Amino acid sequence: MTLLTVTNLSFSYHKSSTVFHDVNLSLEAGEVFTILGPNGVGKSTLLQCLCGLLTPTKGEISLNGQNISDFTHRQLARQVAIVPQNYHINSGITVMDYLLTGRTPYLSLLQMPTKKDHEIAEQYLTEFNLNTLKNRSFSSLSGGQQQLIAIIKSLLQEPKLLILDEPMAALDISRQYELLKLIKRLANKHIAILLTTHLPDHALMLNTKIGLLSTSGTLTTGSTDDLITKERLEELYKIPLNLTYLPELHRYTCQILI
Ligand SMILES: Nc1ncnc2c1ncn2[C@@H]1O[C@H](COP(=O)(O)OP(=O)(O)OP(=O)(O)O)[C@@H](O)[C@H]1O
Repeated sequence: MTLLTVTNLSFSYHKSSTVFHDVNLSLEAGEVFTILGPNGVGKSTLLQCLCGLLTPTKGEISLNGQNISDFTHRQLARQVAIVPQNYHINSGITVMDYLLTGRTPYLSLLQMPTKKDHEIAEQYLTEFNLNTLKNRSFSSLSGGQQQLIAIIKSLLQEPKLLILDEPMAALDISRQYELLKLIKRLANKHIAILLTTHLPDHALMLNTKIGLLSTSGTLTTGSTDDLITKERLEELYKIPLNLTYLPELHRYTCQILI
C-alpha cells in the first residue's frame, strides 16, 4: 500500500491568500521525494501540513490509507518525524535530553527514557562523531550542529516517513556528503523521505521523485530527468542557468550563469 497519499491539498494562512492549492503527491516506503521552489512559495508550510502541525484548508493526507486527522499525536509521531528549518529552544535542555525526546512516542506517561534509549542515542552520536556535544546545552550549538542533532532526534523516533526541511542548509560540504549518504541508506531501509532543498544538485545527486512548487502555488511532480532541466529550472527561478553532464557520475550538475 502507498505510504503517503496527498490529495487536492490547499492551504491558506489568511482567507484572502492561498499559499498552495490542489497539491497531489504520493510516496512509497523507501522512496525519496525532493521539493524545490523559490523562497516563500510554501515548501515549509506544505511539510508542516504533511506531519499534522498545520491543518490544510482543503484536501486529504493519508498514511497507509488512513487520514492523518484520525491518528492520535502519539500514533502519528511513531509514523512521521519532521526536522524543521529553525529551532526555537531556549530552555537550556542538554543535547542528550533533547535527543531522548525523540523516544517520547514510545514511553508511557511520566516514564523516563530507558537505558536502551540512552544507548541508541549514544550510538548515533558516535556514528556522526558528535559525542563531545552530549552534555552541551542544545541552544549553545552552532546552526549546523543543531541541524545534525535534530536529524538524530528524528531518527530516534523510528519514523516510517522522515520529513527534512532544508536539511543541508547549515551544513558544510562534508556533512552534506554524510547526510546525502544517510538519506540513501535510510531509503534502502524502506524509510520514505521527503525533503526540501534550494540546490538542484541535491536532487540530481539523490535522483529522486521531484516536486516543483511555483509562485502560483501549484506543485508539479515527476522524475528528476523530466523536471530538473534547464528550461524548468529557469522558469521556476527566473534566472539563467545551465546543466552539464558528468559522464563519470552518470548525472547532470547545475550551474548558475553569472
Ligand atoms: N505563521 C504564518 N502566518 C502567516 N503567513 C505565514 C506564516 N508562515 C509562513 N507564512 C507565509 O506563507 C508563505 C510560505 O512560507 P513558507 O515558509 O512555507 O515558504 P518556503 O517556501 O518554505 O520559504 P523558504 O524557501 O524561504 O524557506 C510565505 O509568504 C510566508 O511569508
